[in-house]
Amino acid sequence: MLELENLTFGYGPKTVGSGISLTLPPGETLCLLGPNGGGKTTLFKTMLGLLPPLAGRVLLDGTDLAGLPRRDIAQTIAYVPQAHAAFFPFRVREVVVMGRASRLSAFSSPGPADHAAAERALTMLGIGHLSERVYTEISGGERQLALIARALAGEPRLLVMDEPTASLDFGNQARVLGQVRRLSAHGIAVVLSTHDPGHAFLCADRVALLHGGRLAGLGAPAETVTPETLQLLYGVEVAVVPLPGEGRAVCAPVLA
Ligand SMILES: Nc1ncnc2c1ncn2[C@@H]1O[C@H](COP(=O)(O)OP(=O)(O)OP(=O)(O)O)[C@@H](O)[C@H]1O
Repeated sequence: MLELENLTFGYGPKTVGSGISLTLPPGETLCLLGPNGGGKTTLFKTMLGLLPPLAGRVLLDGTDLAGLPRRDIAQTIAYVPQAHAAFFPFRVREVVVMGRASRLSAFSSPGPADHAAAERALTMLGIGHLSERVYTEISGGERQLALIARALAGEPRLLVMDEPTASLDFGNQARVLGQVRRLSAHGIAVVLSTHDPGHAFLCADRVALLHGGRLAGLGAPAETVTPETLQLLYGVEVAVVPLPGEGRAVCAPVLA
């Protein structure tokens, strides 16, 4: 459904990455790994049509994103930002219904169908009990789940998530990754970035490695996340320890 075709991305004259080609089918979870400043967020902005490609194309269902109305893109692709800050004391239910914005006509208010979609998203994320809580008064982990629910309320076919587990405790990381896993059962494709390569084993079908602005690897986690590739990406020695079961492993840095 999403195709990056020999993509060069960056800001105006500044190239951040180039030569990126990949195809994301429906229901697949792709995990993007790369060092700080490696270009993950910039690539996401380009995939969302918020930054124009410097060269190459982003295709959504075979159509160049550049030629698609913003509203069509927003109905198909939802973005889940990091849940760092919360400024406005909306109820969680109200935050989630905001995910319907791309499906409302100008000046109209959310109707029963929009509230029902928000309700479904809250239930899917297992946070129905937070519905009436004030968004600024829930934890970071709960906020992250609420932001995923907001994205899902818009009934997208692709979710782009920028470090959805950043600043979450261990339990909430597992809950968020578990939810990501379940989305593919609903046919929703996910692209997410993380700074923990072990997360790729937990939730991803494929991993893309971004190094020096290039794709340094693309494939199944067990083949792509290795001590060699992690050394290349992060410049430190990393042990990748297989766990019993199918293709699972944990990653831990080896301290000198
Ligand atoms: N608005 C901007 N204008 C110009 N350069 C930018 C802008 N935002 C980021 N950059 C630069 O683009 C490069 C890639 O940044 P980006 O935020 O995409 O990396 P990242 O992989 O998401 O990093 P992190 O893991 O630290 O969040 C960096 O060199 C950064 O300084």
